[in-house]
Amino acid sequence: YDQPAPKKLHLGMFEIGKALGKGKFGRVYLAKERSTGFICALKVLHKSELQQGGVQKQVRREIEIQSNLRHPNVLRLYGHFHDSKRIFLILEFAGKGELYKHLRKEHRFPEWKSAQYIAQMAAALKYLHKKHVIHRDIKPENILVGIHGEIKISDFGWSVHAPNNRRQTMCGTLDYLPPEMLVRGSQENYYSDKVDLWSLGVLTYEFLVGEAPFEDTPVMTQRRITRADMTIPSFVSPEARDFIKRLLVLDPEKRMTIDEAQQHPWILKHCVKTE
Ligand SMILES: Nc1ncnc(NCCc2cnc(NC(=O)Nc3cccc(C(F)(F)F)c3)s2)c1Br
Repeated sequence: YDQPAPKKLHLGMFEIGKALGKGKFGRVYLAKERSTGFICALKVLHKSELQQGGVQKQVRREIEIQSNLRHPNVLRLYGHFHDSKRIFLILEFAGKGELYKHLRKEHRFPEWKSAQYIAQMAAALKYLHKKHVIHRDIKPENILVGIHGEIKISDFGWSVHAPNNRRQTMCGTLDYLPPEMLVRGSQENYYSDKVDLWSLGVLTYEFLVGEAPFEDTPVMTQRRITRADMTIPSFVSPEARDFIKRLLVLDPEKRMTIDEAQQHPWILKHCVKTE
């Protein structure tokens, strides 16, 4: 039985639609694969910009890591191809776009919606960590919303295979960085999948409050993170407060595990199990 030849991917096989968004390193377009009518999102990266940013190996790692991931709350990367100047990522199209735009518009999410989103994030992280993948860049800007309102972690540009003690120069917001990645020399910057749990705590806070817990000037943000110095407003329920406080723990080993997070009263209260 001769297998169908893997089709050579190239730009001509796609009909390009509207621009969906533009990131740091390039634009994303709605696209339709001509022969099948398959709808996807096409992210265009310019090789020159990646070289300038010194991130081309990170894109390669992203492609290698994400191509093997299959989970309803993880955005699919179906494949990639390149021409002389550009690299194209063929991505699952998320019908309701970028979560951070919904968050900015609504200012903050009600507790039931926040808990359902966080439960989906926890399911995705449990899947990633079982495959020894640490995302390392969990934040509203890297979460998309599917057509049925389900959320999908995306942009694995900063993900790595655990365990990892490689020093990475970070750029962009510090808000989501865990203390062990900020404190120099803490076991030579050894960190584990626990970094994603810290970020899950920051994400929960931002969903419920509408701003990040350590938001401040860059210097003050670093100081407040390394002291876990945050205040939770009184309108946040006691269960949600307890959930956040058990994740934003300085010592990674004392942070709540993914399983404990999924079994926490705040999650169980809002997420009726569909057995
Ligand atoms: N409605 C939508 N439906 C689907 N997608 C949408 N937007 C694209 C979301 C992304 C998914 N994956 C991405 N990956 C990267 O960007 N990778 C990347 C790029 C440059 C540098 C680097 C790095 F190497 F520097 F990290 C890593 S962007 C939208 Br809006």
